[in-house]
Amino acid sequence: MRESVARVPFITFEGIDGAGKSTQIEALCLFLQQRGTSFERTREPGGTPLGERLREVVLSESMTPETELLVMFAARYEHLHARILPALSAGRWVVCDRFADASYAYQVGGRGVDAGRFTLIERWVLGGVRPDLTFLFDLDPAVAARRLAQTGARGRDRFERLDETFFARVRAAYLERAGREPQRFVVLDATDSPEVLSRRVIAEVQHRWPR
Ligand SMILES: Nc1ncnc2c1ncn2[C@@H]1O[C@H](COP(=O)(O)OP(=O)(O)OP(=O)(O)O)[C@@H](O)[C@H]1O
Ligand SMILES: Cc1cn([C@H]2C[C@H](O)[C@@H](COP(=O)(O)O)O2)c(=O)[nH]c1=O
Repeated sequence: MRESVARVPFITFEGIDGAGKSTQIEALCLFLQQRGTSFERTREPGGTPLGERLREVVLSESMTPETELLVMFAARYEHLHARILPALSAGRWVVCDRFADASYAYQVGGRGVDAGRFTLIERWVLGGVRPDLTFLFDLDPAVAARRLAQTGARGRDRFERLDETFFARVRAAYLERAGREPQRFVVLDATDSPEVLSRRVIAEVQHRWPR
């Protein structure tokens, strides 16, 4: 689907809650802004008016794991067609906090939804679209929980209330998926300092898309 569009990158950030994605997205966006690269920063679930409404629902209402997967992909279809692909076609980079890898990690890995169902809906919704680069911030769930507790964020939504065994499964599913696509994923040790991590993120982006 993207063969005909300008080849500007679609970059995603993944990891368990509290792994440090937002901190590093902020650093990358500041870097892109300073060097005058046109980009859009967005997130999932969300990124469009409808997607943000679906986000509110999926982060607060109880539902079956399968419903959760479908809501994530409904928001994603809208996001992809109303925002991500138009931005890339117009030559704007897209920097996105979570994408389909999160559905694999949380709904398949964490909740136990059948992987075959995930693959079916992923094929249908994404077609051939994949991020060009995905940073995975790998962190022990116990460390992530301590970080979130310190910020007072624990208990904020129904995912963040889940226990460390859930996040251990999510982490394992992320690592498994990263292992299958080593060209796309850059796995980072999220216990490194924010400064070390942002240097690695920016160096990787500069290396792949030199000016
Ligand atoms: N490399 C780091 N080392 C130590 N603490 C960090 C690091 N990166 C971020 N933090 C702190 O950890 C907390 C969570 O960081 P951040 O919000 O960036 O994570 P996140 O992955 O976006 O979380 P969420 O998925 O819940 O939105 C914040 O208090 C942040 O200041
Ligand atoms: C895209 C996506 C997200 N989730 C979960 C992961 C997080 O707990 C929340 C989003 O909150 P964040 O603080 O903005 O990261 O939603 C999911 O379970 N499945 C998905 O596909």
